[in-house]
Amino acid sequence: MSPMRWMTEATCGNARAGHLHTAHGIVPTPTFMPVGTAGTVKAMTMDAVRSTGAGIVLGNTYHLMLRPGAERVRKMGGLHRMMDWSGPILTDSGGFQVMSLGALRKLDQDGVTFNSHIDGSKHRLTPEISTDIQHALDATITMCFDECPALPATPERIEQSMQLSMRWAARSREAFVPRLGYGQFGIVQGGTERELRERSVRALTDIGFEGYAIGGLAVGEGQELMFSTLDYTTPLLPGTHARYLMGVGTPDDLLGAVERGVDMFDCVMPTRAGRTARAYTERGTLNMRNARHAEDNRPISPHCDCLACTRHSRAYLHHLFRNNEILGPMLLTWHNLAYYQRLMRTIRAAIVASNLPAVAAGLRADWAAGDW
Ligand SMILES: Nc1ccc2nc(N)nc(O)c2c1
Ligand SMILES: [Zn+2]
Repeated sequence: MSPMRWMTEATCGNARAGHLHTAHGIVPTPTFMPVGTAGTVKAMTMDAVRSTGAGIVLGNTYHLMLRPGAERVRKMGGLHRMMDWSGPILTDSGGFQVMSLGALRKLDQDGVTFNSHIDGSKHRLTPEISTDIQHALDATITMCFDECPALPATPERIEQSMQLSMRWAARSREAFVPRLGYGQFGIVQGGTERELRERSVRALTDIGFEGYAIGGLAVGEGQELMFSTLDYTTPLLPGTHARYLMGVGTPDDLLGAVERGVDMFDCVMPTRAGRTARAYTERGTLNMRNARHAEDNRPISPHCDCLACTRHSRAYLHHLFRNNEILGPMLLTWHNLAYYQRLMRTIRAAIVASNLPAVAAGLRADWAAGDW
């Protein structure tokens, strides 16, 4: 097996269907990665995650280095063994989480010093430290250590941040230990500034990675700006490598980003919504706490094969959330992840059948049609 590679199966417009070949298995793309931040997909057993059809999950260096710590993960047999997940795992590199968690942090040219949001203890991340931790976690896909500027930010601040991230990308690549079936992804930065995005892509492709992520989006810029940034960024990336849009998104975001050439996604929306009584369906979202569900014996979705939809009713989910029963978030997280995976399979099949425009129009019409 060569180092990790992505192989095209079909294209439809700018959309691509393919397979990501890794040391931990082959993943059909486009693919949605359930977020398993601290070595668990919240409220889900990994059997439940497998039953949804997920192919790859995401973990976070920031959270795992703080608790339980890379050494304890190693003593538990590594992240795959600890989580009971034999498929590929992609780990984010930590810089974004330090910024987004608002942890007390000091950024310098060499890295970031921060206080843990858990116990206030002091820690440091650099491209080398982050890459070493991801190696210790046995991550299948290692992400470069980058800096994602908080918005709003001036073009000058975004340029300085992008340049720093590109220097850190080179150091991350230097620290990466190549292994058959493993890979490292560069992260394109540059905000919504076309010239900065172009320079960032060139810097990363000059270094060379097994895949390329588009970072610095889904940070409050809005869907229109996100899509317009993708319109000119994804075509610049090598067509032979996987493209991963970080932190995205709603079902409508996923469809629009696949249409613009993106292959991989991660987002906390389906799992966070599952814990806050919000159900994703083919007809939009439902608030299961709403009284209108109290005596509705229909499943959340008639198209879903998850436990919530095959064994229970909307009325039962309503009851569980109204009573703050733990089973509520469990069943609804399961349902939401099952919906996201079904959506990705529907989109993928449409690309293979060269039928994405018609299927996309149908998906958008159904989302707009409202509940059954
Ligand atoms: N929206 C996001 C989500 C996760 C990210 N992770 C990294 N490392 N960098 C970014 O720019 C991200 C953006
Ligand atoms: Zn369901």
